[in-house]
Amino acid sequence: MLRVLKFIKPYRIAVFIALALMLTELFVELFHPLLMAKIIDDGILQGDLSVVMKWGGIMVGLSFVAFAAGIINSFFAAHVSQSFGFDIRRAMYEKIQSFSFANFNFFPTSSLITRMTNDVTQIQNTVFMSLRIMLRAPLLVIGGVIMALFVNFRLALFVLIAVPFLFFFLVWVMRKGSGLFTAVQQKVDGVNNVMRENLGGIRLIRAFLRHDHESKRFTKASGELQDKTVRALRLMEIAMPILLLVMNLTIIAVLWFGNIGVQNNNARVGEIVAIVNYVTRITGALSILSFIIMAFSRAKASSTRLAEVLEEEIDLVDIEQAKEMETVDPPHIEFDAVSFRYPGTNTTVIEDISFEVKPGETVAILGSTGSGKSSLFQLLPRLYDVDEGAIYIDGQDIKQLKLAYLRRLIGYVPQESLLFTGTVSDNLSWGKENATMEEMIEATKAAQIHDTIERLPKGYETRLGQKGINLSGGQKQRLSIARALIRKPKILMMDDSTSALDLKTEGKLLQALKKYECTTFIITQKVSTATEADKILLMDDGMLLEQGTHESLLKESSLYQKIYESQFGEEVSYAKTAK
Ligand SMILES: Nc1ncnc2c1ncn2[C@@H]1O[C@H](COP(=O)(O)OP(=O)(O)OP(=O)(O)O)[C@@H](O)[C@H]1O
Repeated sequence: MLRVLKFIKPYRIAVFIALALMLTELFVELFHPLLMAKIIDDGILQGDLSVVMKWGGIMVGLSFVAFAAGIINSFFAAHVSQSFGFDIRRAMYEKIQSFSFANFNFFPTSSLITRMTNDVTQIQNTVFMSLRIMLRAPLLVIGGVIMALFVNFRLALFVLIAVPFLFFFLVWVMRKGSGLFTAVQQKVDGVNNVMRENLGGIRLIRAFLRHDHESKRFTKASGELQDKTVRALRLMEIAMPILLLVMNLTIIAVLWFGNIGVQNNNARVGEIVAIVNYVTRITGALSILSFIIMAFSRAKASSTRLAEVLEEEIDLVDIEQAKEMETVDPPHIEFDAVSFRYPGTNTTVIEDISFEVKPGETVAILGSTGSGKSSLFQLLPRLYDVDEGAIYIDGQDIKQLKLAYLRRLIGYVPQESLLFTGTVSDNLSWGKENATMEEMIEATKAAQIHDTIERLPKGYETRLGQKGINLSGGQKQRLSIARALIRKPKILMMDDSTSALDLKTEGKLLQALKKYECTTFIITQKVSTATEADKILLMDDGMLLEQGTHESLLKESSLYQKIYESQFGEEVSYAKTAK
């Protein structure tokens, strides 16, 4: 918990003021029964109205002071807890942004979302409550016992026995509760996960009539959350009746022995009223304490989950002497005996691959599904690090380069075109901040999407995604190509990004790309796309089987001939004889 509570440090002055105000409230609360005893014993029982008026007036005055202190305390408590929550969320966000994909493997997306929202809220609420009432409750208990002893030592002995017993009982409850609440937060992750998948795949669910199946999955996750929460709360709920039972027995004992005391002249009526009043206040404070203990058990579980993210070691960072280079021209790229396994797995998905790409060349990577094409792609922007071998840009090992510099060189078009909620121009300027209209149009014209955008209701200002227009698969692909081109990248990487385009549009696109001065990598399943490239890499099962130009492969590679034949049928024999 301390690991997370350090975020409160910048607000220590506000914390101090809040605590001082809380102590003012506490002071008034502790003095009230004492004043009451004085009014009863010296005023009412003696028939002296002036005593009643005097001490009654002081009581009312102090109540106003406590009231004002309470309101100002709430203000500071809210300020501190909200600012504290804001800072933790920001720190979590920054940390998650720096995660490598290996780090992401340990934290499912839904769990990260729960931690950023639900867990932070738990701690935020606990901080608010701490500043408002937490210290007040235990201090009221301790102060109440001391004051009761001061009023009538003998009668207060019952309180002195009951309170420590209840205190240790509540500590035991907290210990047990903490483990249960960790399980509750895990179940919240589970519900979030099902809901995320469900909303993301809603079209698929309807098309496959999987509503009942999904509904069962949701009911199961939600039921597990209910079950764990009920178990945790049950523990908390037994605490309250036990607390009330013990305190009521204490009150009965005080009244019983107080009565005997009054008859023997060992106690006064006002003292008994004051002690009963203290016991009632202590009971209230203890019940608040059990509530706080519940909140603390939750906050403890949540803070551990936050600390896990904040303290996660990032395994893909700049080395100490990481460099930037002068890159004016498209770079020369070399893969040298590269092998790679996904973190936490034993299967080699890229095995001993070597090839070179000259500056400005276009390379097509062709291979069956699952052959490792996308995995190979992710190694160049260092989304993952190679396990063996090295990748060089203009002769420089990419591990020696600053990550930010390396990634700035690259325009990446992923296999699934992901657009963000916002306008078309928002999505384009996501590739290059402050891009001008001319730059946008240049990129969209090259990506063959300009005319389509012009035809949208509000052109470049049309909203996409939720509450906006949904583009077709091919339109999305072209827009995400434009988003990469707008950066004027030195290295362009397209992961099967033309799969949804018809041959004519694709041809125009590939032609337009030639104007861009960059070294280009294109993953494709289509031979027609590969023929446009300067070099073709043929991959299978993580290995590079062949490499060469379209002509040389058609002549020498039986595998390439087979792929060519499967896509172009009879034309292959023509192609062979033509050579
Ligand atoms: N994040 C991951 N963790 C573990 N294994 C993975 C991961 N992503 C892919 N793989 C495995 O790596 C292998 C290569 O996958 P990859 O996505 O690189 O193939 P691909 O050639 O791009 O396929 P496709 O043409 O279908 O996109 C597959 O066996 C796949 O199961």
